[in-house]
Amino acid sequence: MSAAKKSLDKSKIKFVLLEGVHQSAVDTLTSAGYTNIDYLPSALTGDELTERVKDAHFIGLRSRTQLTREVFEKAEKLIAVGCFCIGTNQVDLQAAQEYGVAVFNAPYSNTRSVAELVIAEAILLLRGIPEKNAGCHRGEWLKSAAGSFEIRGKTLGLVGYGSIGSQVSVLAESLGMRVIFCDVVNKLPMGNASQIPTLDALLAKSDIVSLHVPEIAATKNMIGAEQFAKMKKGAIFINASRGTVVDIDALAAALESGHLSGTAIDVFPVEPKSNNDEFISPLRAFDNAILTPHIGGSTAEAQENIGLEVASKLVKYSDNGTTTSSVNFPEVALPSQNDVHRLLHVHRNEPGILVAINQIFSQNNINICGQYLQTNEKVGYVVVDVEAAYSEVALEQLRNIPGTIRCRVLF
Ligand SMILES: NC(=O)C1=CN([C@@H]2O[C@H](COP(=O)(O)OP(=O)(O)OC[C@H]3O[C@@H](n4cnc5c(N)ncnc54)[C@H](O)[C@@H]3O)[C@@H](O)[C@H]2O)C=CC1
Ligand SMILES: O=C(O)CCC(=O)C(=O)O
Repeated sequence: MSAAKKSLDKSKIKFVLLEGVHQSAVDTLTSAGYTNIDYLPSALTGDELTERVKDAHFIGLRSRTQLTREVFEKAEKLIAVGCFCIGTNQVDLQAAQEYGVAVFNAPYSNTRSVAELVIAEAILLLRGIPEKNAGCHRGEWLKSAAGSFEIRGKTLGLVGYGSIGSQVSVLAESLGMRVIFCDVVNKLPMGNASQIPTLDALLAKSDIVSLHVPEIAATKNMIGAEQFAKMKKGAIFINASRGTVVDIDALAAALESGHLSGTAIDVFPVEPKSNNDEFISPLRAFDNAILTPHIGGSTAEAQENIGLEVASKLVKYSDNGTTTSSVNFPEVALPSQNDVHRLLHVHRNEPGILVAINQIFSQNNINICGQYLQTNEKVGYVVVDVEAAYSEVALEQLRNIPGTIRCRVLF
């Protein structure tokens, strides 16, 4: 058998794109020669999901589809996952790594969209617009300046000062706000913002608190009854990060008692699986709650950029093996191939595997044209360029090394 039969024909490489990712993703894939694209406008769950992805080489998704260990177990051909968003909490990254599946995301493309929404909500809530708007829709006329404030001069407390938090900070200062923030990492403040040592201190000082932290164990329910009680009376609370960060019942209680004057929530502990499912939340009862269906990053600009960015990362990994900016995989930036065959070996990071890899080349007298290695705690990724004639024998033997997770060849 010739080595040429070992590398997959591009038309056989299957992409399953879920959740209506932007057309720019499809265009990027097709212009790179990938035409086997199964495109779905919504998320899938359970058996429907596993059935759909069981022969997929690449999966693209947004925030709804849950890629659990079971999905990785069943999707035996899977090479990589593209999260067409910032958050990657919907993917079991540990399981992906164990199955040798690289996961990519778009860490910056929707940052600005979220930041703009937060600022807009802060202005609307300070003016009491949500309840006045709801009143008008019911035929009421709530003309009053009571409880209505300018944003200028107010203190914005940002919890999490990463890409989004710092972008909100810049916009807020341009409107004349004072910005304070807390973060688990010491951050360089933008403009005149200042870092506050504790969450409690931030809660006590802020007129508006906005969350911009990831969903991780440490942020689960980080804002509950105790934290709401520490906020100023009449303060505003905004969450466009992840639903699990906030105890929604406690938030409802803080609105009910009048301790908070308003809230804007874009993300919920449980979100409907599709646009056809009912949205259930105790917050529906409050006119002073702006409730949005997880659309912080849903703008034409952001979605187009995300489609392009994530699809390009998948193409690059598929075509050339580059893993730069993967969220769970050793990062290797590879040159183009130039007449060599490229062997990509993903293995458990255990002693002896590198020796075993190199023995294959020395024992078979195979000249190595280029070699690249990167490891993380759990996984090693070795890329070896060899002359075309030798890749078949090397591939077979590399696959047999104990500890190998997956191995493929590119040419
Ligand atoms: N509503 C939506 O449509 C969108 C929501 N998001 C969510 O926003 C989150 C934040 O996004 P980015 O700013 O891009 O992430 P980022 O990773 O750039 O920033 C997160 C910041 O939170 C800090 N942090 C982590 N744990 C913390 C804690 N316990 N207390 C205080 N700070 C803590 C980190 O050190 C980091 O500076 C994402 O993880 C995602 O879940 C992102 C995009 C769109
Ligand atoms: O657009 C989406 O589906 C999710 C956006 C989001 O939450 C993210 O980028 O983390």
